[in-house]
Amino acid sequence: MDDPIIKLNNLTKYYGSFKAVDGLDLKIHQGEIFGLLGPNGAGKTTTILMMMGLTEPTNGTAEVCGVDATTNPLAVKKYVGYMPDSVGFYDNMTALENLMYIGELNGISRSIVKDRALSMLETVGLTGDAVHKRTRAYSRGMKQRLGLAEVLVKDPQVVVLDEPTLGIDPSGVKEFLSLISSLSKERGLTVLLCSHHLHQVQQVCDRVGIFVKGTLQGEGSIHSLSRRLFARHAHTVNITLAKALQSPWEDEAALLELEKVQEVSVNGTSLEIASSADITPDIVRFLVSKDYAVSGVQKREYGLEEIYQTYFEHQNSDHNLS
Ligand SMILES: Nc1ncnc2c1ncn2[C@@H]1O[C@H](COP(=O)(O)OP(=O)(O)OP(=O)(O)O)[C@@H](O)[C@H]1O
Repeated sequence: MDDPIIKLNNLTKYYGSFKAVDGLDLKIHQGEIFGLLGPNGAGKTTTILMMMGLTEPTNGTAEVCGVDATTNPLAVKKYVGYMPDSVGFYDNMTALENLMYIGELNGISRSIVKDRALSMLETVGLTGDAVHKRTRAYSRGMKQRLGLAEVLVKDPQVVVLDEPTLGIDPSGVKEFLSLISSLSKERGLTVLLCSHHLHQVQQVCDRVGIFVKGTLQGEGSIHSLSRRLFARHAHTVNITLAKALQSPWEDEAALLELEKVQEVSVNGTSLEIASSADITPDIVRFLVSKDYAVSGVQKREYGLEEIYQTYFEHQNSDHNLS
């Protein structure tokens, strides 16, 4: 595999005697969308600041595009674009003027800055009247798009987005996420997405890292984290019956005797069965053979919400799951 575009090695930061980031090791490859998750104060921002050379690590190294962020912060600045959760513009300038101004500040020559700015506005879906509208009249969603254009106009290889969808309506969120996805696919852009919106992260990220108390508690694709954490109950199926079951349920012991069934829980018309392999057809056959009317069958997937909760609960009990 190619060299990672971001390489964090034993990255550690103390503020006084407080350890905000604790020996972080992480590799992110070009074109990946990586989700940084964690409760408030977990150390995400401090990690990003170190990665961008904006604060010095107490120990360890942060390399971006092969450049050490601590010893060469100016070079790293060229490769990384950062979009904070709240983006600000010159209110009485138009979107195009704002973007051209930022472009020039970043050393883009006058002869090409207008074309570059227009092309970025088009990329983020700001066209027609929006181009020449003063940004004071921009909605939150439009501002986020312009914020992304501002980051892209510098032609970065890595973009860091901090809560980019905060305050945007659901259809705007969907459009913004698909924009991020296509930028990563089409341009090989590497994206670090910090967000507390787990279902959004789940939709768009190739991998996620879960930060708790300055350490990376878990890292991987949602599928691999889910397998690792919920291996004991790799397969869970929820069955809905037409009629509620009595408690205790007379056929529970027989169902538990089916090969690979591990746990059965009964709640009115609902049956939840955990098993070490996918034996949904056997379970349905069993129920039908006993004359139960099955009205619904749903395999349960463990998503990011469950993964996050599991790590978070372990943080509170101070156990490490990795
Ligand atoms: N300049 C600083 N001086 C002292 N402590 C700091 C400083 N910056 C951050 N901290 C502390 O370091 C810890 C990690 O903070 P950080 O901002 O990195 O967390 P975060 O995961 O980004 O949180 P959030 O989700 O709230 O943005 C927190 O306990 C915070 O109070």
